[in-house]
Amino acid sequence: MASSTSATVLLSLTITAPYPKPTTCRFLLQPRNRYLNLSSSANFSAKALFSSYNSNSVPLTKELETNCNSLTLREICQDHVPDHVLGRMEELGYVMPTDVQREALPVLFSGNDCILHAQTGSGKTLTYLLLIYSVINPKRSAVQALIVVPTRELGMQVTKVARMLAAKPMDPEVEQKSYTVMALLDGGMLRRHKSWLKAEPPNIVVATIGSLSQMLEKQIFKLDSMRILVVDEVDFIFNSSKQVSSIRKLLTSYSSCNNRQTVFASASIPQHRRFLHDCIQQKWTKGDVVHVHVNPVKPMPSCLLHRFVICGRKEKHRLLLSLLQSDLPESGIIFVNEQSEKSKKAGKAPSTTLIIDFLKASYGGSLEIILLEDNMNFNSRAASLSEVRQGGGHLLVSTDIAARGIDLPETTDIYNFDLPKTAIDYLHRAGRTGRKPFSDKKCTVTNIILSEERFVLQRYENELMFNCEELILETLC
Ligand SMILES: Nc1ncnc2c1ncn2[C@@H]1O[C@H](COP(=O)(O)OP(=O)(O)OP(=O)(O)O)[C@@H](O)[C@H]1O
Repeated sequence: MASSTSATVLLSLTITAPYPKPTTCRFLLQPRNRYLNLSSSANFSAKALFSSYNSNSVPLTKELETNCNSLTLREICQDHVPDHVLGRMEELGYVMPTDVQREALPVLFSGNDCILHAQTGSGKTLTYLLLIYSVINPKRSAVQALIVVPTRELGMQVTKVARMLAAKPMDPEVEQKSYTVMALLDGGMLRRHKSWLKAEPPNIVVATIGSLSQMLEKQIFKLDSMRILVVDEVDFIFNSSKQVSSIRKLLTSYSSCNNRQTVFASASIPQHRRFLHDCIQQKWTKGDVVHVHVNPVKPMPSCLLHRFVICGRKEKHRLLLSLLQSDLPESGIIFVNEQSEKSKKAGKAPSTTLIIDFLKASYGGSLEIILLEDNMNFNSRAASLSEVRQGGGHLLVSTDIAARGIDLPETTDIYNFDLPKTAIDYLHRAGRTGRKPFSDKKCTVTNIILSEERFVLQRYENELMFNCEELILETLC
C-alpha cells in the first residue's frame, strides 16, 4: 500500500473517533515524490500528520495542504470550546466543518473581529456560536455574549441552536454548570425578561434591536460585562429604517468596552470594502478586523437550479398550480411581495390570501398549505413556523419575512410568485433552499414573471452570476 517513506508517516497518525463515513485520502510526499493511500473507516488526525511533516521539515505540497483541510470540527475547536459542547455538537450531526467554519474559526479563536461573509445555508450560525462557547464562562452570572438578529423568527431559531449546543451532559458523572440563553425578542414578555436580567443575568442574550434598546435605555441591560457581540444579517439591519439608528447606537456604546470582540454575519454585504472601512473608522471593530469572504465568485449555492416562466398577470395562479403538480416538491416556499399601500387603500385582498384561498380550493397534493406574513400577530407567526417544522411536507406562502436566515432544510423548491425587488432579496429567497451543507441534491428556484420583467431578472443573473433557464409554458398547461 505504501512506500517505506510513507510507512514512516503512517505511524504518526492518531485514530481518534469513528468517522462519519469511510474515506480515502491520498497524500503526496515530496521531494521523494511517493504516494500514500489511506483507506480508512476511522477518523485520523490530519493535524497530527501535518505537524509530523512540519517537524520533519518535509516541504508541504499544495495537495497535502489541501488534504489537511480535512480537520474535523472537533479538531479545529479543541482547546477552545468545552468538551461537552463539542460532544453535543457531534450528537447534533456537526462533525466536519463547512468552508466558512474551517476558514473563520481559527481567526475567531485568535480574538480577531470578523466579518463572516458566506453563502446562505453555509453554517454561519454554528461558527459564531462556537466562538461564543469558547469565550464565555457559565459560572459568571453576567451577560457575556449578545447576538442581534433582525426578526423574532430568526431569534427563536438561533436561541434554539444555542440551547441545543449547551444542553447539560447526559452523563451524571460530568459536572457542568449549564449555560443560560435568553431570547429578548419583539413580541416577548418584557416584564419577565426584566426580572430575569436583574435577578440572575443569562450568559447569552439573543435579541431584536427594538426590545434590546428598551432594556439598554432603562439600564436593565448593561454592556460592560460583554465579551462578544454578533450582529446577524447585518446588511438587513443597516438597511432597515426602523433598526439602523439603534444598531449604530449599540455599536458606538459597545466600542468603549474593554476586551470586546465583534462579529458581523451575512450572505450579502453590499459594498463590503466600504463597510469594512466604516467599521474601523467608527471603531465598531478593531483595526485588524478580518473579512472572511467565502466563495466570492459564487454568491449562491451551486446546488440551485434557477428557472423562469413567462406568463400574463391573470395566468399566474393557474401556472403556479401547474408547476406544483409537475414538480411535486417535497417542500416548498412561495414568495409573494408585500401588498402595496395603494392596493390596501383600494380594499383589495393581499396576494398571500388570494394564493392561499386558491391553493386550498384547487391543490390536491399532500403538502400542508401554511401562511406566514408580516401583518400576522407574533403567536400566529410562531404557530405557522412550528407547523412547518413538524415535517411531513409544506407549502409555505410567505412575504420576505421568511427570506432572511430562516432554516427549513427540507425545502426543495422556491417559487417567486412575484419577482423580488432587488438582487439581494433574490439571493436570500433562493437561499431558503439548498441548506444541507454536504448534500449534492439539486434544489430549484422558479420565477413566475411577466414578459416585461425579463430584463430585471437578467440584471439579477448578471449581478449574482447565475443562469436562469426558461421553461416553456405549453409543457406545463
Ligand atoms: N458543520 C456542519 N455540518 C452539517 N450541517 C451543518 C454544519 N453547519 C451548519 N449545518 C447546517 O446547515 C444549515 C444552515 O446553517 P445556518 O442556518 O447557520 O446557515 P447560514 O450560513 O446562517 O445561512 P443564512 O445566510 O441563510 O442565514 C443548518 O441546517 C445547519 O444545521
